[in-house]
Amino acid sequence: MKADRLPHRYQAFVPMTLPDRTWPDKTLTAAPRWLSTDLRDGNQALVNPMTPARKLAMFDLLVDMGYKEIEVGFPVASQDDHDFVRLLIEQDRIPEDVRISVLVQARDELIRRTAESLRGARSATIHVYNATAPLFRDVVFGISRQECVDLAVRGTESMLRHSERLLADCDLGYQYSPELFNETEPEFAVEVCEAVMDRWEPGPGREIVLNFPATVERSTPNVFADQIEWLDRTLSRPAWRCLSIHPHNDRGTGVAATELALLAGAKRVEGCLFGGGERAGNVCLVTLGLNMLTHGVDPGIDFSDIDRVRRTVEYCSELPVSPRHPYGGELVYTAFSGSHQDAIKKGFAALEAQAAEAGESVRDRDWRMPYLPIDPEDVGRSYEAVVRINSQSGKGGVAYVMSAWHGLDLPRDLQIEFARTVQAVADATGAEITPDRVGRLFEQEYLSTADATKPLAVRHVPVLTELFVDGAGPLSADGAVRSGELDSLCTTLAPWGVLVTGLEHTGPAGKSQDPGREAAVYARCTFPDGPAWGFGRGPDLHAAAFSAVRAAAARAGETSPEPTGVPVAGPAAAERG
Ligand SMILES: CC(=O)SCCNC(=O)CCNC(=O)[C@H](O)C(C)(C)COP(=O)(O)OP(=O)(O)OC[C@H]1O[C@@H](n2cnc3c(N)ncnc32)[C@H](O)[C@@H]1OP(=O)(O)O
Ligand SMILES: CC(C)C(=O)C(=O)O
Ligand SMILES: [Mg+2]
Repeated sequence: MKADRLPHRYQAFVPMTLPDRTWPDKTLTAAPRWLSTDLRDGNQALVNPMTPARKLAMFDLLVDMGYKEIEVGFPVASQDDHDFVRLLIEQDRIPEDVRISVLVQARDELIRRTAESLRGARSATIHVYNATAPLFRDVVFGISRQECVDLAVRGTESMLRHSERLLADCDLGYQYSPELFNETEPEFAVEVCEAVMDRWEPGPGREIVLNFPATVERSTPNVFADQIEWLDRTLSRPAWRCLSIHPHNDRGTGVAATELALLAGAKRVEGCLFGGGERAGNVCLVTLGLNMLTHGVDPGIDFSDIDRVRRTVEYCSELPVSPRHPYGGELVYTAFSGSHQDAIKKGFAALEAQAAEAGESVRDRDWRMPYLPIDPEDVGRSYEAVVRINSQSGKGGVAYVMSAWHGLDLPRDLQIEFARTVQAVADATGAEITPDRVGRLFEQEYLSTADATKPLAVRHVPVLTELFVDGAGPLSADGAVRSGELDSLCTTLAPWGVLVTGLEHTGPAGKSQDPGREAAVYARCTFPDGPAWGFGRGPDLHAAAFSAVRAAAARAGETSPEPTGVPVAGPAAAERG
């Protein structure tokens, strides 16, 4: 059926009216309480629920990252779920500052078995839920509003009764969720929650977590925020209840909905790493946390090894994380396209220059980088993959790869020229050109393969017009030519048959030469048929310069075993002379 004939099957979500909403003028200044439900909502949505080993890997990761509230399962769902809770308790694997929680339906027998599964726990939260939305009251449960309230209250009473008997020594918390809250009439959601609170009697030292799930995300994020602001204004006992949210991502706006709901008064967020969970997932805790960090707000969670987080999530869920997933995807710090690469390269250069001027390390400077909202090193990524080369790339990218991977800072004109070579290969292959291949292409094109000790045999005198010493070598440490060095180079090159004219140093300023490093030189020579670049390496500047001239001559088609009109020259000849 054509898409334009389908809309009549769907109804717009009817938003609540809240003209005096205040959340749009607020900003996020502090992290909420986080609860990871990877081991529950995440696990229940997997093709293959996690094995005990995978559960443990996930639990250890969450603890290491700093999550203090972890929903570890639905103990009555399966033997594995039950046994995992027992393992955590019996093997004393739960750090003292971490509170585990477990989910259960509002059914007496299930709540009894759930409480039993927690025996011996130092602290824990039992989380009871029942659906409150009209569709579920009508279709799934076949109950009236009052029966729905009664179900929640009975669940709370069961929880009190069984925990008093089975968990007397446990620092026990209680959490209640009106499932499908976002689709529930707001005043009815409040009615149910008030009835639950009347039974639990929250007060000093006796918090209740009221958790409001957008079980299936239905509305735009602003509507969810209005719902939360209204709830926070309306619910009683604000000092003893924690207003928690549990957003799903069915419309792809789970993160936005969560952020606006936090502005609107939510104090706690439930989600999964990399958005695991039912259907399109729970809200992604990685995105939320790092969104905060990039606004200068400490999420209180350690994301410094994002690849460990991703690998562990992939191992535990047996599902891949998208290479485009914010902050953790394989490709999110990589630019393939030319203008992005150019901007990033300039951004790094500016950052390094500012740091050098301030006498600071780059990592002490504010992060202001084109196209990269976060410093990859802050999440444990290196800069190497920031730029990758394919047919969309430009000279900035090629120059970046040559610098970052091969330690060679090409002069601008050479960047432009070499980028064309790389582009031609990329166009011909239609594939990525790896950094190794870029390096090999450069050497094939610009490095002389001739025996460096042999004299230079050319048809015409090479006129050396540009010399670039990689890393600002001895010709210049400050951007200005040191005449003594230039004179000495001319003296060396002249007997080799190289004419040096109008030479300008083009190396970067401000770098000092590494004395242990071999010299690397880019030379541009003019011949009767036109100019050519060459690249040379050598134990010292003179040898490298000579090698670069030789390479330029070869590229210009000037080398000849029988030179005409030019003295045979080279290191060997110089030594003889
Ligand atoms: C939005 C969410 O993520 S909610 C959490 C969902 N997670 C899971 O369901 C995973 C774990 N669940 C399970 O393993 C099973 O559902 C069990 C073990 C809890 C229950 O198993 P069973 O009783 O065999 O099956 P089932 O879940 O189909 O039971 C449904 C019955 O419980 C009722 N029910 C469902 N949810 C609730 C609830 N929250 N509170 C009270 N009763 C409920 C249904 O109305 C239905 O009643 P009926 O049989 O009288 O029609
Ligand atoms: C049980 C609740 C919190 C849930 O997972 C949901 O409604 O999505
Ligand atoms: Mg859920």
